[in-house]
Amino acid sequence: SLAKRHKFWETQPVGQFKELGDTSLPEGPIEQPTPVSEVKQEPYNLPAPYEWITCDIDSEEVCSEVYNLLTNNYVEDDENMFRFNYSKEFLRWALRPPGYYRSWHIGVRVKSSKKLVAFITGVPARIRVRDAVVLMAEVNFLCVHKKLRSKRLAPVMIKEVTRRVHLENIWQAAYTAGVVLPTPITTCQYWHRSLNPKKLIDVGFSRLGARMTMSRTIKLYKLPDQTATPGFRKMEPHDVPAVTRLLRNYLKQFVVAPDFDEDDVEHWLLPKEDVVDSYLVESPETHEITDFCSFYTLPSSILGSQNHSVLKAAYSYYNVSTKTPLLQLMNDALIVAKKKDFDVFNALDVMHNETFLKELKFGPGDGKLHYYLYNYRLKHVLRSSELGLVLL
Ligand SMILES: CCCCCCCCCCCCCC(=O)CSCCNC(=O)CCNC(=O)[C@H](O)C(C)(C)COP(=O)(O)OP(=O)(O)OC[C@H]1O[C@@H](n2cnc3c(N)ncnc32)[C@H](O)[C@@H]1OP(=O)(O)O
Ligand SMILES: CN(C)Cc1n[nH]c2ccc(-c3ccc(F)cc3OCCn3ccnc3)cc12
Repeated sequence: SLAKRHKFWETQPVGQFKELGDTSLPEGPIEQPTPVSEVKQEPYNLPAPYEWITCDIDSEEVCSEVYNLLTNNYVEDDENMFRFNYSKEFLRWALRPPGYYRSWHIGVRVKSSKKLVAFITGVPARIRVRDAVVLMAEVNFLCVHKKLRSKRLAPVMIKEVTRRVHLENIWQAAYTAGVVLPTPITTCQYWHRSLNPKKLIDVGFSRLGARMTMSRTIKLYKLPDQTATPGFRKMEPHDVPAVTRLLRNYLKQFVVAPDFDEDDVEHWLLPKEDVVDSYLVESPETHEITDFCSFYTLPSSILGSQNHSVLKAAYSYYNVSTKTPLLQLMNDALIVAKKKDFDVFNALDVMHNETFLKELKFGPGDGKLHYYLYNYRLKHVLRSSELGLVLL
């Protein structure tokens, strides 16, 4: 990536590879805001056959079009065996947090057929970087139809979402990608914990270990039927204030983390069936909320298997341990995920996750997830354990 030219990214206010190691550059915004009145008022030009469309994700029809575009054209693993299959309910959850802007749900249609062929989104988020809480856009779901790749459409999508974010007087963004771009603030490894090893081996997600039989493998990953922690229960609406206090206090230790308030916690962390699950530990003696764990539901389509079409995956989200050892808390998360029929439990090596990954029998994934800030420079690349932010 050091030799590669980035004709678009070299024009953007992001850390540039040639600046790497130059600690004389100040930490913080790279470009200063301009008056909103000076922001380009009209959308960027698209190639002739295409037009912009603001996607109303509340509309069943539009949400289905977005779902179908992503289902057939979104992120695949490096071996093109799996493709993320975000559900419609998940998309509505991910795209309508407190304070969201419908204008940041941006589509490109073919003028004649009205077919949706590209998509990009932003949602507002308060992100703390060291001691500064910065209003940012979290940019996600960038997708160009497979038939329209390598036509430089992505830079136009990115410039358009940037323009619409600027119109709301927001000048920074956060995003992640499996590809290396100028310039990651950190790079995370992802890990997988088998819950249904037979299916994972069947579909080629995992391979039978050397000197391992299938029955020995099933036994290796077997989990208890019941959780171990006294007071471990599903989060409920009345828990929002306590979970907010617990999470805000815990996230203080990380260099980059969301600045969640109660409205954010209510949206992002209250259980939502087939979207997000969250559990907490309420001390049986004191009724204090001492620990929290959560995971979101993101299936992947299995692209080349006869027997199975969907891989049911749970992704570790935000976890807080103050009394229950994180190892025990996460083992309880695995137990409830298994009971909910997930095939695999995924986690990044962010926050304190690396303290439980190996011991709970997670295996390393075959790729990395790079984190980026737009128009905000950090003096040093972070360790993934300094990161307290999980993007969907
Ligand atoms: C202040 C507010 C700021 C808001 C904006 C903040 C920034 C937000 C940034 C977005 C964050 C999204 C986060 C997110 O959604 C999570 S990462 C998931 C991205 N989506 C996918 O991987 C889905 C499958 N792939 C595709 O749909 C296409 O391959 C895409 C659309 C990815 C690229 O379409 P294409 O047909 O394959 O390529 P061209 O159109 O010809 O364009 C090539 C240029 O695009 C650069 N590129 C490639 N992949 C990228 C990626 N994932 N991020 C950023 N840039 C990416 C590439 O480096 C090159 O630029 P360069 O020549 O300079 O190297
Ligand atoms: C974060 N969010 C922006 C989606 C996103 N974009 N690009 C990605 C690249 C990797 C991961 C990822 C993150 C955590 C994890 F445990 C496994 C992952 O990908 C496995 C490979 N894979 C890709 C599709 N199906 C399976 C997510 C993403």
